[in-house]
Amino acid sequence: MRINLSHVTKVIKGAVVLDDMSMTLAGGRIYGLRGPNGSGKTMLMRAICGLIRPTSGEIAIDDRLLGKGLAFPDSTGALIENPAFLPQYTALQNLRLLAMIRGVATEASLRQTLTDVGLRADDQRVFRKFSLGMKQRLGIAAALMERPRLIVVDEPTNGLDRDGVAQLRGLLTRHRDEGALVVLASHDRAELEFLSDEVFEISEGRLAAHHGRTEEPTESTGGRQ
Ligand SMILES: Nc1ncnc2c1ncn2[C@@H]1O[C@H](COP(=O)(O)OP(=O)(O)OP(=O)(O)O)[C@@H](O)[C@H]1O
Repeated sequence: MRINLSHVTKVIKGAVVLDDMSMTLAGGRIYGLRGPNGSGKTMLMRAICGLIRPTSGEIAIDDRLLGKGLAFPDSTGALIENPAFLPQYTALQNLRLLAMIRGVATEASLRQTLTDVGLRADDQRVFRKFSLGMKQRLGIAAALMERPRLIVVDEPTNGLDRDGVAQLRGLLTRHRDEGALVVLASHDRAELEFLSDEVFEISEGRLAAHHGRTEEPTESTGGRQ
């Protein structure tokens, strides 16, 4: 997959929230978005997922224009803000319901995805009783359950304990190594640097800087081998 943003600008109620952004993203890489609160990271992620349309400029996914030939990128898994789950359903029941939309994930893969994020498929507790971290884990599971080619995750480490962060690292790098294009926003600077093959710095809706991996992580920092 290849995503090309060309001079993307988004104006909401007179405020420029994305300002002339151009970038090219390719499958098999993790892209980190860094920037202060309100700088436009979430808006950029929404635009890439086809959830908002740029006021001007274009987004092409594998040479098809979003909003023209293509409504949404094919095969996308996204965790953006609080995902909606049914409070009276268990984790597995919630995933089953979401999986019905596309009919891609099997029962076995849903169960495996729950295990991958550190939840138990047979846990009878319902979503409304979940801790913050469990909700976040389910959100990650929902984003990854169909093995999407595009993964967009906004602050995925929110609420996660150390084990949860380690599991997330393993999952994102595994999907990346299998060819997925991963876009990640995080305020955890060390985590973002560790995971990202390239980092985009965003400031006031603009692309302020772009750099590749500065140093290879060592094995002692875990995750990648
Ligand atoms: N629904 C909306 N209507 C109008 N303006 C909005 C709306 N949602 C966000 N904005 C504005 O868009 C700008 C970018 O917000 P965005 O949520 O993309 O920031 P962010 O970088 O993700 O911030 P954070 O680090 O807090 O998550 C902000 O100025 C915000 O006020």
